[in-house]
Amino acid sequence: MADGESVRVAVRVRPFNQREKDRDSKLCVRMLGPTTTVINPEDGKDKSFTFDFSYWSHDGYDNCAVSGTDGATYADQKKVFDDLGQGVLNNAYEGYNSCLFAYGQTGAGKSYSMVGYGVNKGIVPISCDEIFKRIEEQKASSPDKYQFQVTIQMLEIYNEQVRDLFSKTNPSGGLKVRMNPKSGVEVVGLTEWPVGSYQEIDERIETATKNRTVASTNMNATSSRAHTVAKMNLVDLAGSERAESTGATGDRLKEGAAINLSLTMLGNVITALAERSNNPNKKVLIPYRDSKLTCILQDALGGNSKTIMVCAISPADINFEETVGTLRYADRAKQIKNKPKVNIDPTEMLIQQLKEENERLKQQMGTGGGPPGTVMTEEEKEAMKKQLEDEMAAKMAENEKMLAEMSKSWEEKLKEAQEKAAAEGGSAQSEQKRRETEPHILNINEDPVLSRAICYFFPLGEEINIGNRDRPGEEEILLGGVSIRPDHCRVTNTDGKLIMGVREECKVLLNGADVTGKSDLELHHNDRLLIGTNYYFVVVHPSERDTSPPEEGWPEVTWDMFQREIAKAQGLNVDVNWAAMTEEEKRRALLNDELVQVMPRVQEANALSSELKRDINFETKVTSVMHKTEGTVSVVMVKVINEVTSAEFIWEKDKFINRVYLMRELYSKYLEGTLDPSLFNGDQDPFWDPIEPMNIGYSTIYLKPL
Ligand SMILES: Nc1ncnc2c1ncn2[C@@H]1O[C@H](COP(=O)(O)OP(=O)(O)OP(=O)(O)O)[C@@H](O)[C@H]1O
Repeated sequence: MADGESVRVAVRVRPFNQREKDRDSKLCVRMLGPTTTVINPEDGKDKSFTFDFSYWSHDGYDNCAVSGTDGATYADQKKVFDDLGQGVLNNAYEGYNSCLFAYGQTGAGKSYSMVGYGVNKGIVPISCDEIFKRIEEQKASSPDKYQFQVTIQMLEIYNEQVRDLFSKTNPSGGLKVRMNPKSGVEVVGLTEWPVGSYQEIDERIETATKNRTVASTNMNATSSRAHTVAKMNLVDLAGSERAESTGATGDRLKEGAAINLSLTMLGNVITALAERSNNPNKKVLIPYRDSKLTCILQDALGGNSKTIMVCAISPADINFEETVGTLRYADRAKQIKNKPKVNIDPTEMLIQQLKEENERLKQQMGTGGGPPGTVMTEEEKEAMKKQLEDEMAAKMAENEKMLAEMSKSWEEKLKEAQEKAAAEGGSAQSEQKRRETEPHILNINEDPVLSRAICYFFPLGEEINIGNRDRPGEEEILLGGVSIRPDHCRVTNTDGKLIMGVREECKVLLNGADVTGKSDLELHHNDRLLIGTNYYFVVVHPSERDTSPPEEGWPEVTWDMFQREIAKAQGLNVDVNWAAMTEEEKRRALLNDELVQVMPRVQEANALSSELKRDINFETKVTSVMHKTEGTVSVVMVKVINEVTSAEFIWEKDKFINRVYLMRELYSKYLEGTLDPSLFNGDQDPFWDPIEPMNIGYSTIYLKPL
């Protein structure tokens, strides 16, 4: 196609989540056919966008502020797979590069569409399943005609570092990305894992998730800021809103923050590509090279690929701004034109060459063998024919041998990979068995996909010590990062009773309460532990769980529950009945929500400051500011105090959160021993404030509506 093929774009709206229900949220999205309409909750004005598909997956929620769905029915996983996944698979089968990626605000439903939850499998697992089904069908109908090689690679881009999710030993600088003129973009040294069944893919993804979790906890990073790329080019992007909220701070240091660079750059690439498609005669430079993500996705966007983008949106008015942002992004993406072409596999190319050669030889034989115009006797002709036949047979034999070798090496590779996986699987299985009977703790992560992947056991009769990985002693459990000290705390399993002791000055919260320096603390099933500032665990005590469940059953421990509990222990009122609240009470509850979000980060920033010996102290502060339309409103700010000079600054919440990411980066450099002291100078320093110190009490700060 001369002018290319458009990126296909689908938008999917999910049901209200609990938080939105608690907030008595109103529906602000409507869909009719392929059109998605959003309604501004402030003025009731609507805006419509038309895509290839608009999926109504909100279902029959009856508290709608707007008239709703115009008869649309819930679009389930099967519908989405049939429309999108099937197409991606078909394209791949026909030899096209294909890419499917998910975009949207955190919690909008990207993972639900891509991976799915429980029985509601998403596009990735269904596609994997389908690949092997098709292979079996092809093999059954023509056993010798095709050979199938399925390999899986998984990588994550975090902080502009490309990590191999199948390798435990990643180079500290990350993997290199380069352009291979023959095969396109290539990540050098990325593990390619041969797989022979869908179940093997599933196991690989599980291992990768575990590696991701370990790494993200090491880095004290919020891993949902990372981008996961699977080789079938199924891309799960980090939550989109964070890029914007960091961008909105006006903080000069944001340029240095590589964390969301990839997502910002993806936006730039999409904008540039849309511009190029709309102005074919204009020379528009596409800044692929500005980030690792855009480098890797070069083919998918504007290149040799058939690409589909799924944009996940929330239905709730409280997310209106983010939803409009996502729809605008999607609208730009649909203007991108790609130039897909069929790839020829090297083996196929060889077969093709062989066939052509045979054809040529046959023709020569048909014409008597010799070059046109040669006069030959019958005998000479016979001899020539025989010679050609021999040559052809030898060539065929040689090529067949080559093909057999190729296939053998593949079979061997597959077998090797399966053996390796079986060994790993064995230990995973025995861990799974131990989990059923032995007391243990499981990690809880902000990204639910990464929760409960790490498990530490407390075997009967043993004392297990927990300490710092960077200064290890005799401890059995080593954790990294700030504020974990050597011999931080220990847990003893005496006759099935878990008793915990915490050293002086070592921070541990048990069910929200500070237990620093305390001993003889009994741990029970479903207890929540925060060790240091970043390690969140839930206690699993199988015999207690099974013998004495509370009447209403064990509540599920989630990240959100953890945060609220900690906030509550610090005196915040977080249990609210939204529907019964006055406007003023709602404002206060929203403020509390912000405090819940900021407080743990303030503690972390203080720990980072102390580890890096910065003499800077952080405090949360609720302050009144002037709002453009709403008069004086209360907002959460962070007070920054230089303990040496006593100078004080006030940072807006977003600026502070962005700075914490930078502090973490600095701290990991410090741990690696690569910290350059000049990073503590001026605008390279995340602890620094460009404004002259001033007394607290800004008179006017203009903010977006609460
Ligand atoms: N189409 C849907 N139908 C039903 N439930 C959904 C749908 N989409 C999302 N959900 C639910 O909404 C919640 C958030 O979805 P999900 O985890 O997929 O968000 P996400 O965009 O991947 O978030 P993150 O950026 O944190 O990874 C989940 O509990 C999920 O089950």
